Amino acid sequence: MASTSTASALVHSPRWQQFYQLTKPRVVQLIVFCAAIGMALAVPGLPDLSQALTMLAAIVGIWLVAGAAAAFNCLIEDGIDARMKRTAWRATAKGELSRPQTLAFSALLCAMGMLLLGVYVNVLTMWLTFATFVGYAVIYTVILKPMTPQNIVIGGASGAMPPVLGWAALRGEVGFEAWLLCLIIFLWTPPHFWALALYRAEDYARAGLPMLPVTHGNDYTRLQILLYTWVLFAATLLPYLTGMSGWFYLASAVLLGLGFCGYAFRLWRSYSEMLARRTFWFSIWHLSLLFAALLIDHYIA
Ligand code: HEM
Ligand SMILES: CC(C)=CCC/C(C)=C/CC/C(C)=C/COP(=O)(O)OP(=O)(O)O
Repeated sequence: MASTSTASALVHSPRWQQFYQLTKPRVVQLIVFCAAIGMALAVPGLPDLSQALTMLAAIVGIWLVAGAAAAFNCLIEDGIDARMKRTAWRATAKGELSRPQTLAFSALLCAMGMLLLGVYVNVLTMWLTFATFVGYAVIYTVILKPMTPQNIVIGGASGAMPPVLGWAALRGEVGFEAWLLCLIIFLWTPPHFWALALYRAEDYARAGLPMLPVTHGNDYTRLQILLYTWVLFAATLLPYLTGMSGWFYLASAVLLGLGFCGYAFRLWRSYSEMLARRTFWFSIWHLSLLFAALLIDHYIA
């Protein structure tokens, strides 16, 4: 008995880490970053103390609910995750965390986040964040993902909500600027995900998920990535064209857009796994730096 528990102590990561990993920390960090930029852009100049406190509560609240949504996704997909190399290490896939434990964890995070948003931010942000939770955890994960290769296009709408949530937190309403940022993330999601799906196609086929490279093939997916990066490039110019942002943002958006389109073009012309991996990682830099540029531009204008 003693030797079994010693052996399992060597194999298992600490309990807190197993729970923490269910929240998909790195994805959620970028989601919260985009929400925080939405908050900063919603107020002219630097936030005052009361606005800064609202921002803090909103950041923690959105973080908690987004983490809850990610954990719920791991709960629903424990069987699928176990069949995919990329996700087989998750505690839910390995059976280290049971479904009731994961459900309780997700419900706790969601309830704490909702409470924080409802009490210290506003009711609109609380309900919009809950709708985003349902969009990802239920509509995308349960319904769309196993059903259609357009799963991430439609489901991407929930991943695109963070700037809207951020704006609502500070203003109590949602302006067109926030919807513009939402549109940018919405159009960014397909090339972001499909670049990864290209080199993970075997995983998805084994799991029986109808991702685009599995259902329509590698060539078609590369063409879609190319077309989406063009439309995304055009959409990223809108904050400048509508007077929301200035020259610094414009220069950044053009450079980042050329970079992303460049990767997509090279990938379309000839496929290699290395290039698909690089395109995926560039997508993350693209969105992170684009939103950082929006923030810098907001303060230097
Ligand atoms: C439906 C929409 C989306 C899908 C299907 C999707 C899918 C994925 C997948 C499968 C990964 C790989 C994770 C891994 O390495 O195991 C990933 C990574 C990542 N995604 Fe997304 N994503 C979506 C939306 C977003 C959004 C909205 C953001 C941020 C605003 C985001 C940020 C990231 C980041 C930062 C990573 C890297 C994680 C790491 O370092 O391990 N994704 N995404
Ligand atoms: C409340 C709020 C702001 C919610 C945000 C929702 C959210 C966490 C969106 C991120 C999208 C995401 C983690 C996709 C991963 O795809 P996947 O689930 O198909 O990836 P997997 O194969 O790694 O499980």
